Amino acid sequence: MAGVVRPRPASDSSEPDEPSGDPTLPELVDPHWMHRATELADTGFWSVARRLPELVREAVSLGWSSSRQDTAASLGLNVAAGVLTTLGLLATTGVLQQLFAAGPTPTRIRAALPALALAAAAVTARGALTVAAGWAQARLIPQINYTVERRLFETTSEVELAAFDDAGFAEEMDRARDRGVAEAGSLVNDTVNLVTGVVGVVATAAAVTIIHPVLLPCLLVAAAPEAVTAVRMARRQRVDWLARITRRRRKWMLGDLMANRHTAAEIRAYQMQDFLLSEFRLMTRLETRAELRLARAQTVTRALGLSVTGVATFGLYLVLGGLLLTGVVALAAAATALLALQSARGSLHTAIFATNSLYEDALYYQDYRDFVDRARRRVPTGGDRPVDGFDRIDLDRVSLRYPATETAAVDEVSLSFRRGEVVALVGENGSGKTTLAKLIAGLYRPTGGSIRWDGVDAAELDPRQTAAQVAVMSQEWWKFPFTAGQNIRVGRHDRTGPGGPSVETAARDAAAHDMISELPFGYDTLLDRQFKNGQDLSGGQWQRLVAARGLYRDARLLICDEPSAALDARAEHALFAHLRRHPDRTVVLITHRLANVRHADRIFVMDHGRLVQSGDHDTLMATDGPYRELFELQASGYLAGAGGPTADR
Ligand SMILES: Nc1ncnc2c1ncn2[C@@H]1O[C@H](COP(=O)(O)OP(=O)(O)OP(=O)(O)O)[C@@H](O)[C@H]1O
Repeated sequence: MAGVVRPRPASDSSEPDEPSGDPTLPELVDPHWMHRATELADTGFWSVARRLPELVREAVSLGWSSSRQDTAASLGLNVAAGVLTTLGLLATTGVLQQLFAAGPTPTRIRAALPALALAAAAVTARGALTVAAGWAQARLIPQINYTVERRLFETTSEVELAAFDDAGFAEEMDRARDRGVAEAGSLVNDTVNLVTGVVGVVATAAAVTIIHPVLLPCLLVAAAPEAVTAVRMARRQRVDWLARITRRRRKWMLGDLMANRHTAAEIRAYQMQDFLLSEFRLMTRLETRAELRLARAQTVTRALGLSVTGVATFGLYLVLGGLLLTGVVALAAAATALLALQSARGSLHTAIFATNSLYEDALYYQDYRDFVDRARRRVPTGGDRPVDGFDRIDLDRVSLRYPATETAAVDEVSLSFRRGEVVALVGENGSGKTTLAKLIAGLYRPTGGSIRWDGVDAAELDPRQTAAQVAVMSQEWWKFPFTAGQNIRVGRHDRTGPGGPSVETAARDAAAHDMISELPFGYDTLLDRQFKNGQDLSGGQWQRLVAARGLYRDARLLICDEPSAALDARAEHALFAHLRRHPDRTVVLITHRLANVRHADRIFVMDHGRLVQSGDHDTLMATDGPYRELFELQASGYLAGAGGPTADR
């Protein structure tokens, strides 16, 4: 439920009053990634640990598919470094044994030298291997990111348009893009860290066991409290973050409103600054309080953990002392055990943090995988019959029902048109014109009936070749962040030789050339203000550019969906004069300005998804029906005199 807006006075104080009551903004819905975050908070450490082999397998196969060499190096070099850790500890015992032996000091030092050299070599080699492993890991991650992004965009750009009408699909795509892609690199990174940590622990345990088996349980018991503390702190942080996420999102949202070019004018015009700042202050105060609460709890856990760790370490000293006194272990072995404890603690830490993050990475990566699998199933396959233009297109009882809608947007429409004709689709808002045009363009497949190109069902035609015959000037164009020239050229970016109009000719035909020439860098002007020297255009200027792109495509079938809605009268006149002039090209025109369809060869009138009238202008005007009604209504607006609708105002 939306709350009541209660603006508070702004204050300069850095220590504002205690927050009173709830924030005034309405409740937020959970973001799409929330289901994973909740799942994560509800899963215990051991449940996560049990899934580790499967997660590691997943990460290794992902790394392997991106770069075998760097995956093998990242893992292999870390394992080798672990072997050297064992060797280094064993060599250290050798050094200590010689130093603690009886005899004069120079003799003991001389005797210790070979083991010392071995320990130094092991430490150096281990360092070199760790650096090399880090280098391989650093090379691997960008390659993985590239692989998963490439897979994602290869699929999303090929998927059938209808998939985007599916609410679930769009949401899954956002989820895969937002987190899935980013987490793929982390999945592998954390796996390598986990392997590094586990190898470190195993290497230390192996060294200790070789020195004396009784030392291993002592080591494990001494390292355990710190491990438990690390797990508890990591999970508490995660759960706390989750509990605060809604408030943090509100804060981000408010911050975004206050530092954004698009909102700047409205915020000033309505003097909303104080209101937004007071909301922001409230969120910040609550957030700071929550952060302090967490910090307090974490400090207590850490203090307890450190105390228990201290007791455990003291216990280890006692046990080692006892073992020394009873002669079970030698002094050198006991000293090495203490060194091993330090090394094991570090490795255990790495392994525990990697395990926690690995599980989280895997959940989001799974979203990505599920989405890509699902999207691949929605890439249209189509037929393989070649297409090179058409003489005639027939629609036979064509219907389309959008997902989760009760009625068909296009309902059993049958019509035909020929090469070189200009046909118009007219009708009231929501009558199905755009949907029908998208069906004709092949952007949607009919859910009923068929569309035939020269007698061949469009489903049997090669979809790429069919698409190459069509140009669409959409009513909802996108402002591509390219130069003016590129914005036109992308209409047929792969054109190599001559044939088809030049960029400038297309721009002239769409009444865009003069406007582009007046831009600071002409056709090279970047049309996005996010870039240096970028410019923006007015709605009508953009529409001219979109028209130029459609004309540059030079397709046999040109679909113009409200191509002049934002154009001024002169530009509209120029565009329509051009659209009528090409006998070899079929134009499907949708417009509410019926004066522009007077010269169409055929006019199809739609109403609630059905085709209710067809014929040329004169025929339709001679018939009592919706076309004549709409035309006369519109024409009356242009007629001077007291009887026109405008005169009443
Ligand atoms: N992607 C979609 N998902 C669900 N319903 C849709 C979708 N697009 C359009 N519709 C619905 O289909 C019907 C026909 O829409 P369409 O855009 O084809 O009408 P139109 O005649 O082009 O309208 P306008 O003149 O306003 O552009 C409308 O009821 C609309 O709400």
